[in-house]
Amino acid sequence: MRSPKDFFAPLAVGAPDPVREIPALPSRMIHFFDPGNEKMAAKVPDLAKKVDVLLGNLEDAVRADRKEAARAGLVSIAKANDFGATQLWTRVNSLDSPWVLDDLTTLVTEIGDKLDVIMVPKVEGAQDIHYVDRLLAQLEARAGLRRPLLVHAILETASGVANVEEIAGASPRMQGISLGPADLAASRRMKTTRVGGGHPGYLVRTDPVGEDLHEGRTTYQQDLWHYTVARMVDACVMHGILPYYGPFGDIRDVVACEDQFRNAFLLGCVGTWSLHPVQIDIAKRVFSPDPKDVAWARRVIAAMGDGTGAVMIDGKMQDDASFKQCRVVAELADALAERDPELKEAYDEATKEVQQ
Ligand SMILES: CC(C)(COP(=O)(O)OP(=O)(O)OC[C@H]1O[C@@H](n2cnc3c(N)ncnc32)[C@H](O)[C@@H]1OP(=O)(O)O)[C@@H](O)C(=O)NCCC(=O)NCCSC(=O)C[C@H](O)C(=O)O
Ligand SMILES: [Mg+2]
Repeated sequence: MRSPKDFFAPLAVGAPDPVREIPALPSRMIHFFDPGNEKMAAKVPDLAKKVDVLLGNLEDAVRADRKEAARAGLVSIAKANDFGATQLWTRVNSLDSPWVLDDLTTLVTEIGDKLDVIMVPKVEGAQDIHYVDRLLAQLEARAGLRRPLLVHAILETASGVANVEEIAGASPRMQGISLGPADLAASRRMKTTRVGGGHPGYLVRTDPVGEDLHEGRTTYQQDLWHYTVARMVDACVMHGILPYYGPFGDIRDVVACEDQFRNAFLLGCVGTWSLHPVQIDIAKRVFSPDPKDVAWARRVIAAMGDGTGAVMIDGKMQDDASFKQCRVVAELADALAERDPELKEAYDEATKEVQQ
């Protein structure tokens, strides 16, 4: 284990100093595209204006015989475009695959100055992050990079979940963790065949009302991902990094997609993945706090002064703890409003209304 004293020393001579704090940049949607797919690649300059994060995916969903085309495509896209405030991420192939070494070597040396975050799939424990950490430092030194690349782990194996706290704290490069429900379901031997979302068979039922065990008993579908998302959020917060939901594979079902995203938002996630352009606006809507909630949060903060004591607002008790919750909402709203003038107007308008 590294000594805490050495945690912020570069892991290779000539590599940049590790960051001491993960920047809380807007990342409501991490938009996945296949850089080797010409139709998708053509949409990148436009998409860059709409999303917080663009992610060139090299792993699952890219056919084995298209891996090299995807990698080369990402290099040309990154070189040809200026993404402004939009972050550029990549998802490399898994650490046990024949492609990952070339993915990392090529991307860091060719476009390391354009990339912000490298998403690593199927992380099993801290040892996987340690491997990537050292290799990135060596490659950064070779490429002469002045800013360290950050690492994002996907939580998609049973051992990854069992080790999530050590993964979150394995390196100062750790930026965040996403849930990978499809691989996680397979790893756990869950009996589902979907990419994220719920399942009608996973339910609880009210007690019987009489002799007939079928009559008058309401069922409620439960969230298959509640435990894992909540555990992931705690591990991330404990280590000062950011938690995300992951993919929702039923592209047509925009309603259930919004529900799944909102559950994750309410539980503490800062964003999600968008797999298709139709999911971008859903993620934006869900992961930007509602103007009414922002107005309420600002009102509580104003009424609470230094944040101690208790006051009543519209019949509801507010104290130090509700003040802190309101600060989370208000600070997120301020950060998003800085980037999004429409959102700023909506927040300021709603705030004015409650002040009148
Ligand atoms: C899911 C898709 C295969 C659907 O594609 P398609 O059938 O082409 O959809 P449409 O006809 O509705 O597309 C309309 C146009 O939009 C373009 N398009 C589609 N998706 C994207 C995109 N993500 N980015 C940019 N542009 C996109 C199409 O090319 C059409 O263009 P045009 O013909 O010019 O109008 C497809 O959406 C897709 O492949 N999405 C990404 C899938 C992906 O990345 N999957 C991996 C992440 S999920 C995962 O890995 C599981 C996870 O790890 C876990 O374990 O849980
Ligand atoms: Mg996966």
